[in-house]
Amino acid sequence: MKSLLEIRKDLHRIPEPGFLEFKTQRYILDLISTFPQNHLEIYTWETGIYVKVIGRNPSKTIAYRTDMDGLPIVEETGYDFSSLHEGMMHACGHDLHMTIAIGLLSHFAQNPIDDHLLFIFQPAEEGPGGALPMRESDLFQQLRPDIITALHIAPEYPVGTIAVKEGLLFANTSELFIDLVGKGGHAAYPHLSNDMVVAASHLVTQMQSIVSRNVDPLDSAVVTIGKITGGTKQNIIAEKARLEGTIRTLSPEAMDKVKKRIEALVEGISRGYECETMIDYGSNYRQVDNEPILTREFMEFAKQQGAVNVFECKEAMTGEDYGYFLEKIPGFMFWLGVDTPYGLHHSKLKPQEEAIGHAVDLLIQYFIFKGNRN
Ligand SMILES: CC(=O)N[C@@H](CCC[C@H](N)C(=O)O)C(=O)O
Repeated sequence: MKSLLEIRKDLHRIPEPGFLEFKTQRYILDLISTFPQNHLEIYTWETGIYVKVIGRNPSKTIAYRTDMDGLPIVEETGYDFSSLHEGMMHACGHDLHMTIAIGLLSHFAQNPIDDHLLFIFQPAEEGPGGALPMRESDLFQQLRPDIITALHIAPEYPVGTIAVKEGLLFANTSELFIDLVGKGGHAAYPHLSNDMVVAASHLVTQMQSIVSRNVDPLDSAVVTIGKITGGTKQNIIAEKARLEGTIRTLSPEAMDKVKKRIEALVEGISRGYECETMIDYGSNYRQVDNEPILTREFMEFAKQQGAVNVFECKEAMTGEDYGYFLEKIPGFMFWLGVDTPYGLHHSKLKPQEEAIGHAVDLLIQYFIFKGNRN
């Protein structure tokens, strides 16, 4: 087999959008086909993959889940293994998450433990969300693990750091798409038109008051508009505008409240600007809630194993559809430090690749600890 660093480079070159991870799926399946097959069961689901490593004397199944998709970002890392897919980049670490899964799988295909292990390669984490339909599939019911684990790279921590907490780790998320339709016209005759660039601009500004004025200061929420489109030319008044964003909260109740406020503001813009408005909440992710006992046990285990730096972190406003697996299966997610100055979703994100080895070594020991009976 190629080295894990080579595998990570190969995966980094081929980032694909959610549910279109065809090359990634093919690459991983080809790689797995070179592993000893006698303990493996391999299944595909959409562009995802399940690999079960049959245990020697199983009483339960322990899962590791990785996401697979890339992001629509023009890469600026300067890597000699930069993305070959124009306008797409692995800028959220999924190339590392997958490589770690392959490292673990390669080890356990040769050295099965007592319990079954299940490796879940899940598509579309960045959107529209592969975890929920995967979890609801018949195949998942058939393979259903008893414990589930996952990690996410953390640019801000030293390489190999394990940062985790019991309970809430990642926020509830909802995508947000708002379309505004007014009346286009000549730039010189604004009184005969109904300008959606102005309406959209006011709406973006008004929405800034939701977090500052409607959310309890002791709670937290985020309303980010990441993309605005509207109009066709500089001297034509825009008939249409579209805002695209995301909402983050620490509870489902706060999410409902923020959505109600957005709806009220959009309604106000609609009346005030005499335009049509449409709101679409796209895909919504459940918060990542770590099961306390397993999380604490993993933290203690990581410390005993001499992991570089193990500490309890705060919750983050990032989202993860892995929360849907944790809703039904006890388990946890943890942050893995990769020490790089640029954050997640940045075109210059360059995670330190030594983190891969730290994670593989620790998780091999953890799965042996959880899945062997003597
Ligand atoms: C870890 C991470 O960055 N996850 C994404 C999840 C995206 C959720 C959805 N598409 C949305 O934008 O609401 C994140 O942006 O936190």
